[in-house]
Amino acid sequence: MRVGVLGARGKVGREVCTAVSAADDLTLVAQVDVGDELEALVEAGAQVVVDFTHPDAVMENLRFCIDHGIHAVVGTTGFDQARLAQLEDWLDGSGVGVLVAPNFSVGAILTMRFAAEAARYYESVEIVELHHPDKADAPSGTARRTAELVARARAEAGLAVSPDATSTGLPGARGAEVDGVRVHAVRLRGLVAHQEVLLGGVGETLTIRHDSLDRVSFTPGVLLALRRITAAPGLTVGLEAFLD
Ligand SMILES: NC(=O)C1=CN([C@@H]2O[C@H](COP(=O)(O)OP(=O)(O)OC[C@H]3O[C@@H](n4cnc5c(N)ncnc54)[C@H](OP(=O)(O)O)[C@@H]3O)[C@@H](O)[C@H]2O)C=CC1
Ligand SMILES: O=C(O)C1=N[C@H](C(=O)O)C[C@H](O)C1
Repeated sequence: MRVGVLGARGKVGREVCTAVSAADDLTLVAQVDVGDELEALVEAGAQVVVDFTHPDAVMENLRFCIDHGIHAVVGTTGFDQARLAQLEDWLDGSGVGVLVAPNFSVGAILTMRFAAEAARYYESVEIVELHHPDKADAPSGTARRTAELVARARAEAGLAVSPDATSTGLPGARGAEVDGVRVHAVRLRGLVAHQEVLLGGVGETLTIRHDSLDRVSFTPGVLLALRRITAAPGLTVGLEAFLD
């Protein structure tokens, strides 16, 4: 399969290029970054594109790919319901497959699954995500998705919002709210990508923590998605859809 990488000179894009080049069944045919033309993907005959660029750039990139019949595996964050609906509209009847995955590491996917499983048993839950300071978006795509999954599990279990008696405080001190779940974002030099889901009940707490210590943690998931996406037309959200 002929693969193009968008954001090829970026931190994750570089690792993806290395991993695709090393795979016997994949051929890296285009490496596109800022200043390069998207047409290079078509000229190189790319069948699938991997996008690790920027939340401000990803929608235009995907519009181009869909218009040119190129499947896409998307790691770039910044997706909300409106963006996903727009993608579904563009994809309708195109036969093209697009995967949008907030996180490609197996540990992060398991963290989300475990958090959703645990959510129904605890009165309180908050999420802390910790990343390198060069990150554009806050909270992280992974934290947003985790909060959505936790909120859905709590609603299905009939739980109310987590208790919080705060009546005075500085703006931001209690984090952002995603579907009623508090999410806190830390930016610190030295970090890569980390997340804690804190759950609390009477007399006990449970902490589910995941650490990506190196960006190679994302590449096996990207390769898996590349091998599956051509058989999955339309929009898929979350790599878990492709995991056994
Ligand atoms: N889903 C997942 O598992 C993961 C997702 N991410 C997400 O992926 C994205 C990229 O992360 P990261 O690699 O750390 O970021 P980087 O800034 O290191 O890399 C992004 C690269 O894309 C380039 N770029 C920006 N706009 C365009 C464009 N329009 N066309 C082509 N290239 C472009 C940037 O160029 P320049 O620097 O000149 O702007 C840069 O080289 C982020 O949204 C991040 O949150 C990150 C890790 C894992
Ligand atoms: O920007 C990053 O680095 C990461 N972004 C993704 C996110 O926003 O969830 C995935 C991972 O956390 C690394």
